[in-house]
Amino acid sequence: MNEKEIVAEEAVKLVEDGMVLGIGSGTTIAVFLEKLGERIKKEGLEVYGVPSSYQSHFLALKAGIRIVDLFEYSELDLCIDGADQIDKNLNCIKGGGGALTREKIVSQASKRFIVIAEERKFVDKLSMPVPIEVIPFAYGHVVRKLQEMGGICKLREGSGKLGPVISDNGNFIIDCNFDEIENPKELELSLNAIAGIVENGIFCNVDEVILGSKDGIKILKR
Ligand SMILES: O=C(CO)[C@H](O)[C@H](O)COP(=O)(O)O
Repeated sequence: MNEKEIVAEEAVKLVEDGMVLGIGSGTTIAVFLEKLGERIKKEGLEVYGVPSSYQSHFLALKAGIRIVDLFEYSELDLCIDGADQIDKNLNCIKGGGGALTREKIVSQASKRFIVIAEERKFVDKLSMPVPIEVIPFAYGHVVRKLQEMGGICKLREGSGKLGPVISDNGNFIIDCNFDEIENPKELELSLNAIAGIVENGIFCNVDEVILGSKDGIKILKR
């Protein structure tokens, strides 16, 4: 098994019959959903889920998860998601797949939030560019404010489409480099105070991280 499969398998064990899940996005979550689908089929489990992207929506349907929403379930039992970088205090940078806003919503709506990732993503200090979802109307204003904060901005483009990547919410994604982030919580809050920013990819609400390497898993708890 590779590292994504190792952590996905561990996370699948945490799912119980009747649970309502917050479902993250990304390639690690794709493996998780595939393995959860196998369990659902084999054990006849009833699992409900709120997906955080169209990617995970399709995969969850395929896995036999019943898709529900936050109108019906305002509180979810468990959220499982991947991450791009994780520090020793379990703060994360997420949003490599551009799904950060809905990911943060389902993570905050959940009683327990668990991140699964390859151990190579574990770092001393968060330092990669922070994905930031921005309302297109506010783009120029937001870039100026981010530059005033010392950030170096790059509008996310490409992935088979000309021009900017458009999020599942119809917005732009800016990847903003702040180098090493000394105080993730403070930066998370300051970014969200800028009008036009919908959400940013700093997550300080993780309860547990399951890290996978070729030597096995490590579980880190807050
Ligand atoms: O935040 C995310 C998507 O917005 C993903 O969880 C993150 O990018 C990790 O992805 P992967 O499991 O493919 O490495």
